[in-house]
Amino acid sequence: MNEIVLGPNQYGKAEVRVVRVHRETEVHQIRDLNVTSFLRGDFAETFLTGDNSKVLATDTQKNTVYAFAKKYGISSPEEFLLTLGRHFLSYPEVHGGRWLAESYPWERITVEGRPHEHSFVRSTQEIRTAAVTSQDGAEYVLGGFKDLTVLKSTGSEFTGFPRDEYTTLPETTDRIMATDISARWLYQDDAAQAGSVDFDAVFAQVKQIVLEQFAAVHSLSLQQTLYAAGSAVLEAVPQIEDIRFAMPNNHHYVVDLTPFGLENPNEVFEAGVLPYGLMNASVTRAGAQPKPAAWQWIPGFV
Ligand SMILES: O=c1[nH]c(=O)c2[nH]c(=O)[nH]c2[nH]1
Repeated sequence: MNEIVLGPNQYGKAEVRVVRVHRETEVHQIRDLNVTSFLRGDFAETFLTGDNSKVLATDTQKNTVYAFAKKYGISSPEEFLLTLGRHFLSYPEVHGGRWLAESYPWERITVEGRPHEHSFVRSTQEIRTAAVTSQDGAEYVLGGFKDLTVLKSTGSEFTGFPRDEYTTLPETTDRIMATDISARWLYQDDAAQAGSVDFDAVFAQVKQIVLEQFAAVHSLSLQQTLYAAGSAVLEAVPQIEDIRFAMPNNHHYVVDLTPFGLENPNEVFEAGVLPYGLMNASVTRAGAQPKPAAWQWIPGFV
């Protein structure tokens, strides 16, 4: 029998909900985050023997999130996580970690044509995401978003695929294409570390490019659309080195209306639920050094 050993591990506090109101002027700004903190390092003893002498309590990690929101404010999710992660790394037993955030978008309510100073409405469905990972002395910053739901009612086909004895799918040169786009992108190390990235601006730019590509590319497959979106992002944003997507194919089936004596030239669809196709790919710069540590254990991304 082989000896039993402790494998890779991390621990921390998941889903700390923090809302920061910046009220320096009458026009308040808000940031609404869901933060997760994981520490990695010299923590084997608590798993092996229950000796907690090196364990920074998950409750302390939670409190640090709230205290840092007060002390440093939240300028962008990425910067907030960088500040948090660098703080925890100052403890000798912490050798690395991962800090994650979801950021919920709020827009000002318009009153008599003017944006209100301190009243907001939750806007857009997609959720912005950020992740900072520290491992072996390196720091990796991922921007991203999840669940950006899009649909095009034509401009999509799927033909030319092989047919075997189990293939029933008809070829189509005109179909609905719909997906919930999730994307994560890795910043070049020097850009993220030098503080030279405007993370909010890059987020808005990437989202806009992805939406434009989805709309403008005449799609031969969802895979082709995915690659077109990723390569357009890399062409436009030099600070990004690798972008990864998860795109479900939210199928729409043309309903057979012939029993009712009706034609259906792509007008009435049944929105499918389960199962769905699922595309995962990374689009990267040739020759870039692979950085698995940036991605490992981020659910949904390969
Ligand atoms: O864009 C698509 N890619 C596929 O790989 C696939 N497979 C399938 O059944 N429909 C589709 N659509």
